[in-house]
Amino acid sequence: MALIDTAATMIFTSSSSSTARLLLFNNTKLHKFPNTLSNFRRSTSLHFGTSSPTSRTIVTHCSSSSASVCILKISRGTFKTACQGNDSVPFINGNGRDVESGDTKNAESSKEEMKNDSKEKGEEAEAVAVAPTLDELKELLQKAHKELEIAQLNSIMFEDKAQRISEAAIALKDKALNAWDDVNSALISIEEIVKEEGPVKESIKRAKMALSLAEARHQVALESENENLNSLEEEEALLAAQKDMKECSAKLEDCEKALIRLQNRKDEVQKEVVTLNDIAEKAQTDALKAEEDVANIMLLAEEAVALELEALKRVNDAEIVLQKAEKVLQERGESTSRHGRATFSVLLFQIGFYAIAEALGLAAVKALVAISAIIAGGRLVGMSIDPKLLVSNFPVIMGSLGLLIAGKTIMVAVVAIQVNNETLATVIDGKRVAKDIREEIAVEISRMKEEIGIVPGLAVILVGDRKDSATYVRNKKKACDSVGINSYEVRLAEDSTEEEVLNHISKFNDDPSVHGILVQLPLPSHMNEQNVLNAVCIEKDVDGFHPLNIGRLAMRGREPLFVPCTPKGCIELLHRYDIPIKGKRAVVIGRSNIVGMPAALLLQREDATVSIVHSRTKNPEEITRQADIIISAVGQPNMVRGSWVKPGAVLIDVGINPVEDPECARGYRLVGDICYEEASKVASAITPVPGGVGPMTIAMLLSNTLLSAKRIHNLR
Ligand SMILES: Nc1nc(=O)c2c([nH]1)NC[C@@H]1CN(c3ccc(C(=O)N[C@@H](CCC(=O)O)C(=O)O)cc3)C=[N+]21
Repeated sequence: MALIDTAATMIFTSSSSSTARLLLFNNTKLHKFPNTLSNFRRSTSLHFGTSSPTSRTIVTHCSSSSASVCILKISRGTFKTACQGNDSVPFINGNGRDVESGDTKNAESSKEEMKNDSKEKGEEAEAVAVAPTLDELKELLQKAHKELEIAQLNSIMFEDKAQRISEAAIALKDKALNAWDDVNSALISIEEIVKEEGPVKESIKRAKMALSLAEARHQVALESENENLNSLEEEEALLAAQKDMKECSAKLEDCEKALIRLQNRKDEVQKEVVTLNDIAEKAQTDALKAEEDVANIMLLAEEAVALELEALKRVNDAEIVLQKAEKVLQERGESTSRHGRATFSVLLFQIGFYAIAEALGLAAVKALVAISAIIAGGRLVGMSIDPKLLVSNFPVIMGSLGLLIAGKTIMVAVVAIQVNNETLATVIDGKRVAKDIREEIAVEISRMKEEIGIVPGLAVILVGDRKDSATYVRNKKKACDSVGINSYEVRLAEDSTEEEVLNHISKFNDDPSVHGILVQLPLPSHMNEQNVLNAVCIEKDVDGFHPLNIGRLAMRGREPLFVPCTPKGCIELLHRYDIPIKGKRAVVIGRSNIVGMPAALLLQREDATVSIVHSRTKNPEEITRQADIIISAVGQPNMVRGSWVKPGAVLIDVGINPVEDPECARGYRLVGDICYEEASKVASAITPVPGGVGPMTIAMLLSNTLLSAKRIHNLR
C-alpha cells in the first residue's frame, strides 16, 4: 500500500490574491508534464526555478524522489516601477519653446536606444501572443467545470469518510466504556471477596480458640485420670474433651480451607482486573485516537466542502466572464487583430478574468493541499477502519493529481499573462510601420517614373544652424533618397531676412520639379512664421500648415489638400494596428497648430469624441483617464503618468524630450510626454519614444510629397 506510506507535505507561502505578478516559471518543461502520477512524481525532482536574478523572483522548487514530499514555495516578486517622472531634469537645449507649441524637441538618435527599443519589441510580441483567446477562455471554463466535478467527488468522499470514522469512533468509545465496566465489576467482586474473608477469618480465630479450650479440657481430663483411676466421670470427660478437640480441629480445617478458597479467588479476580484494566486502557486510547481522527476528518470534510463551493463560484464567475467577453467581442468584432488581442486582454483584466484565472491557479495549489489531506485522511482511515476505502478512492486522488497538473498549466498561463501585464501594452512600432510605408511609397514612385517619367521632388528650407533642425533635415533627405524622391535643400544663415526665405519659397512654388515645400520650424524669432507659411503655395504645402489646409481640415464636407504629417502619422499608426477610433473617447493633450489641434480635428473626422487638454485645463488627469485614445503633444517629459491612463487605453506619444542621462553617449536620452514605465502597464497599446511617432512624421512627409506629385500630374 504505497500510498499509505506516502506522506505528502506541502508548504505554501503566498501573499493572498492581489494580482501578484508573482509567479515566473521560466522552465518550459512545466508545460510538458502529462497528467500521470509517475510523471508528477518525476516532475517533483525537476527544478522549475527562476532564471532571472533580478526583480521578478519566484522560486518554485519541488524536490525529493520516491516519497512525494513536495515543497512549493512561492514568494512575491518585486517589480521595478522606476519612472523618470516629473522630477526628471529636462535637457535644456536653448530651444525655449512653449510647452504647447507641440513642436517636439529633438536630439540626435542613439543607436543604443534603438537597440534597447528593438529588444523591448521582441518581448512585447511574445507577451501579446499569450493574451488568451475566447477558445482558451472556454477551455478554462471547462477546466473549472472539471475541477468542480472533482471537488464534488472529493467532498462526497470526505463526507463518507467522516461518517465512517465517526461511527468507528463511537464504537471504540463504547468498547472502552464496557471494558471499564468490566474492570469495575471485577474490583467489586474483589471487594466482596475481601468482605467474605472477614467472617471466615473470625471463624478460624474462634475455631482456634475452641480448639485450644478443648485441648485444655483434654489435658485436665488426662491429668485427673492419672490421679483418680477409672473414675467413670473422668473417663467421660476425657472422651468429651477428645471429641471436642476433634470437632474443633475439623472446624478449623474447614475454615482455613474456606479462607484459602477465598484468597485464591481474590488472586484470580485481581489478575483479571489487571487484564481488564489493560483492555480498558487500550480501548480508551483507541477511542481517544478515533475522536482525534473524527476531528481531523471533519476539518478535511469542511475543507473539501469549501473547495467545492469555491469551485462552484469559479465556474459561475468563469461563465459570467465568458458571456461578457463573448458579448463584447461580438460588438467589437476585433478578436483577431494584434491590437484586438491586447484589448481583449485588457478587457479580460477589467471583467475579472485574471482574478479567476489566478484563482484557478491557486485552486491547483489548493488541490495539492487537498490531495495531501486525502492521503493523510487515507492514513487515518487505513489505520482506524478500512484501508480498502483509500484504494477505492484512488481514482479521485488521481483525478486531483491530473487536475493539479492541469492547474499548474493554467498557472503558467496566468503567469505568462502576469508577466505580460508588466508591459501589457502592445508596442506600436512606428519605426517598423514607417519602413513599411517607405517601401510602399518606393513602389509607387518607381511606377510613376515608369508611367509618366516624373519623379516627385521635395524642397526643404532650413534657416539657422540649430543642431536638431539640421539633423531632421538630414534625416528627411535620407528618407527621400530611400524612396526615390528628389530632394532640394536650401540652407540660410540665422540672420537671413524673411524676404530671402519668401524668395526661395516663391522660386520653389514656380518650380515644376518641386512637388512639396517644407520650411523647417522653428524659424528664427525675427521672422514671422505666419507670413512664411502663408507663402507656400497650397498645392505644395506638404506640411499641411497652410491656414487653408487647416481650415478645410476643420470643416465637415471639405477636404484639405494635405494633412499635417505628425497627426497624420498618429492616425496612420492607429489604422495600421487595427485600433478602432469610431465612437471612442479621445483626448489630445496640447493644442499646437502643428500637432494638437490638427490631431483633434483628425480624430473628430474619424468619429471619435474628442477632448483637448491644455495648460489651463483644471483636471487634466481626470479627463485623460476617460480616454480610450490619448495623443499627447506637449513636450513635457513623463508628464502623463500611469494614473492618468484608463486600463486598456491606446497611447500615442508625440513628445520627443531630451532628458539628461550621463549613461548615454550624448549625455541625454529621449523620452516622451508619457511615462512609459507606468503607462505601458495600464494601456493596451503605446508608442515608444524614440521609434514611435517620429519616424512616422517623416514617412507621412514622403507620402504627402508623393500625393502632391500625383495630383499635380493627374495620376490616379
Ligand atoms: N516644417 C516642419 N515640419 C516638421 O515635421 C517638423 C518641423 N518643421 N520641425 C521639427 C519637427 C520635429 N519633427 C520630427 C521628425 C522626425 C523625428 C524622428 O524621427 N525622431 C526619431 C528620433 C530621432 C532622434 O533620435 O533624434 C524617433 O522619434 O524615433 C522627430 C521629430 C518634425 N518636425
